[in-house]
Amino acid sequence: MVLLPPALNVTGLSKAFGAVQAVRGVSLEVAAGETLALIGPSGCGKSTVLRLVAGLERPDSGRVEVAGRDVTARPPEARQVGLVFQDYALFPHLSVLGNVAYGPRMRGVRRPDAEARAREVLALVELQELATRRPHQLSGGQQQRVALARALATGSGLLLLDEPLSNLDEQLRSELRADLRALFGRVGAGVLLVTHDQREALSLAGRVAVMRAGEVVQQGAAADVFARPGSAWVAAFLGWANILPAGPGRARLVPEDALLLGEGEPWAVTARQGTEAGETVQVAHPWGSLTVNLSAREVALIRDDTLSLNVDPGRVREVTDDRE
Ligand SMILES: Nc1ncnc2c1ncn2[C@@H]1O[C@H](COP(=O)(O)OP(=O)(O)OP(=O)(O)O)[C@@H](O)[C@H]1O
Repeated sequence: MVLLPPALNVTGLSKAFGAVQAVRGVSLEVAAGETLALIGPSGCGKSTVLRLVAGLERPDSGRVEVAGRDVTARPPEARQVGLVFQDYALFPHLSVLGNVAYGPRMRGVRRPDAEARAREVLALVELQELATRRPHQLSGGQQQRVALARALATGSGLLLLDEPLSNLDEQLRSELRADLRALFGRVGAGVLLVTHDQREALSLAGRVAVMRAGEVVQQGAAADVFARPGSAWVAAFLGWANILPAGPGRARLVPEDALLLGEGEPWAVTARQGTEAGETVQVAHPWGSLTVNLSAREVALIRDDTLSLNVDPGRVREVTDDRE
């Protein structure tokens, strides 16, 4: 078996802008054919990591390897990475084909070969029919796919995507999410993706890395990180509703499936709010105030402003409470 080097290997990457330590000691690996999503709150350093990998910023320390080659000191054009940023930046005066063939042309590929390559990747994103159009004659989603095709045409084994779906409306986003996942599978490149949208991370990426204030605080298989946050801060960032105090510096993470409704002691319901599916209620449990999402049918379990429930201790995890 031939072992391919990882599409990307980043070690100990740090970058400050004046007094702001934007990235500190970040290490990441993206295997060929794998998608890693960088997630974290606004300003935590996600885009800076991407820009450092692309060569658009110089790190203060650390190392960037693309396909096993140390490119830390190389300019962007010598790194063999395909970039897709938020604002696609298509050339308005070039056709779709011209936009996609541009990269190979700039690297000295002859026009007929560059255009043949462009047609190939346009087929991959299912835009071959629109090859002669100009960017302003395309929908947002189509422009987005042209930007992707342009990155793919570089033939690089690593794609960097910064909020690739951010300019699109919700329906288009969910359509394109499915398209993109299939596309990533077909091209076999490593993908490093920055997003603030957790659903996007979960649906597009096999692995996620969570950043906080310039550092990666947790990384692993996407489903694992969402199901088992390593700390109270990560759980809160991922939208966990029930993070209860468990003594100084500790917190209990109570997942929804640990709440066994309609059994055990009745606890006071202190607040109720209607939702599309039923109600969200607050229950005064000895551990703290529990947020419980009830379906319309489960709402009937509330009697005299109380709700009986047991918490399955086997599904509850205790973690460090590192929230501010
Ligand atoms: N060129 C720059 N000059 C000065 N400060 C910068 C520069 N680029 C980024 N920063 C700062 O570095 C920090 C990290 O920014 P970065 O854009 O990487 O965060 P982000 O996680 O991508 O945020 P968002 O989700 O809002 O895009 C922020 O405090 C930002 O203000």
